[in-house]
Amino acid sequence: MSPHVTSSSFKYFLIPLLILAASLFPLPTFVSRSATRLFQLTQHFYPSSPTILHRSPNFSTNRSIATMAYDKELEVALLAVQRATLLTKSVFSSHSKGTLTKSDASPVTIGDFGAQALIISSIKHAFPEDEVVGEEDADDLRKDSSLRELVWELVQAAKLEDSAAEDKIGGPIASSDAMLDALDKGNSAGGRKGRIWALDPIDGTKGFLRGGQYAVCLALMVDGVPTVGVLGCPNLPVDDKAPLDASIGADADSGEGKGVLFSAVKGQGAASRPLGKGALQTSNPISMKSITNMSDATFCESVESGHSNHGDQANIASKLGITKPSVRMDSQAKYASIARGAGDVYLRLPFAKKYEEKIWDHAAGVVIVQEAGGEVTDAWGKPLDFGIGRTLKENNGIVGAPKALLPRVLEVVKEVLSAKE
Ligand SMILES: Nc1ncnc2c1ncn2[C@@H]1O[C@H](COP(=O)(O)OS(=O)(=O)O)[C@@H](OP(=O)(O)O)[C@H]1O
Ligand SMILES: [Mg+2]
Ligand SMILES: [Mg+2]
Ligand SMILES: [Mg+2]
Repeated sequence: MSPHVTSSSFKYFLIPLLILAASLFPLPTFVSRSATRLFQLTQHFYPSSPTILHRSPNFSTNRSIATMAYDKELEVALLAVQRATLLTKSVFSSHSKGTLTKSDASPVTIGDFGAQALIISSIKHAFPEDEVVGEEDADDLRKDSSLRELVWELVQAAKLEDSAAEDKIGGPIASSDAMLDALDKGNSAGGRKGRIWALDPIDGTKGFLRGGQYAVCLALMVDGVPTVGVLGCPNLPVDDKAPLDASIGADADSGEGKGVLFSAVKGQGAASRPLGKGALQTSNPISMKSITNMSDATFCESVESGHSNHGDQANIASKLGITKPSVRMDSQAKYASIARGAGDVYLRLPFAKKYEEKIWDHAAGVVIVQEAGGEVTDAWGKPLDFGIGRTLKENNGIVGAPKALLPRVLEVVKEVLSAKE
C-alpha cells in the first residue's frame, strides 16, 4: 500500500471511526484522554473543514467529544487570569502603583509585572513545553530591588481561596528569583507553528490607572490561530444585559456587581461568568446582538485618541447611519462588550501606518468575538495574521462586527481610508 493510501485511510476512515466509538461508549479516563489527543490530531488533518468540530455559538453548555478539546487549557487559563486579577485589584486599591514609563512612553505598573509572573508560572506548571508571548519582561525589576520587593509581596499575597484551584495552577511561586524567571519567559518570538500563548497582564494600563476599564488577557494560539481566549474584566458589570453607556469607561472602579471572566474555545462558543476569588463560578453562554438595522448599532472605540483615529471613526459611524454616541473604553473590554451584545462594532483605525498592533492586545478578544457570532479583520478586510511574530505587522487597523454586518462596515471603512490616501 502506498504511503498516500495509508495516510488517506488514517485521515478519512480510522480517525472518524475512533472518534465515533469514543463518543458512543462510556470510557475510562485514560481512553478518553487518548480520544482528546485524537481529537487534537484531527485539527491538523482537517484544518479548513472542521465540520465535526465547529458548533454554533453557545455550544459550550453541551457536553460531547468536541468540548473535550482544550478543556484543561481553558480551565488553567481561567484560573490563572482570575488569580492575576486578585493581584491587579489589590494594586488598584493600594497607595502606590509603582508606575514606570517604558521606552515607548507607555506606562507599566507593579500590577503588570506581578500579573505576568503569576500567569506565566501557571502556564508553565500545566504546559511546560508551551511558549509565551508576553508584553512585559523583568529588566526593570532586576535593576531595582525595592520595586522587585514590592512586586514579590504582591505575588505572594495573590492566592485563590480554593486550594484545589490553586493546585491546578501550581500554587505559589517559590522565590523572588523564580518570579523574575517566569516574567522573562514571555519572550517567545511567536510564529506559525505549535502552541504559543499571547499574554497582556494588564491591557489598558492607562484605564487601570484612572479607575476605568482594563483587562487581563490570555489566549492560546495553535499554529498561529487564536484557539482559546480568556479576558478578566474587573470593572465590567457582571450582568451581560447591562446597558453600555458612555460612563462605562470613565469611572468604573470595581464594586458591587462588577467583575467578569469571558472565555471562548474555537468551535465551542463563548461564555461569561462572574470573576470570583476561588473556584470557577458557573458560566453563561454569550452571543452578539443580531441587529438588522445598522442605525441601531453602538460602536466601541479606545479612550486614548493616540491609539485610534476618533475623527475617522466618527465619520464612519455617521456614514453608516449610526446615531448613538460611541462608547469609549480602554482595553479588550471592548471586544468582550460587543461579544455579549452590549455593543455591536469595534473600530480601531490607525493614525500611523507604521504602528504595528501587538498580538497580545487582540488574540483573546478575537476568539471570543468569533465564537459569539462575529468576525474581526483589519481595516481593509484582511484576516488578522497572528502567526508572524509578536505583532500583526501584515495588518493595518482593526474592525470587528457581527458576521452579517461586517461587509457593510468594511465598505465604509475602506471608503473613508481610501479618500485620505
Ligand atoms: N500608538 C498606538 N496605537 C495603537 N495602540 C497603541 C498605541 N500605543 C500603545 N498602544 C496599545 O494600546 C493598548 C491599549 O489600547 P486600548 O484601545 O485598549 O485602550 S485605550 O486606547 O487606552 O483606550 C495598549 O495596551 P497596554 O499597554 O496593555 O495598555 C498598547 O499596547
Ligand atoms: Mg503596555
Ligand atoms: Mg495591551
Ligand atoms: Mg498591557
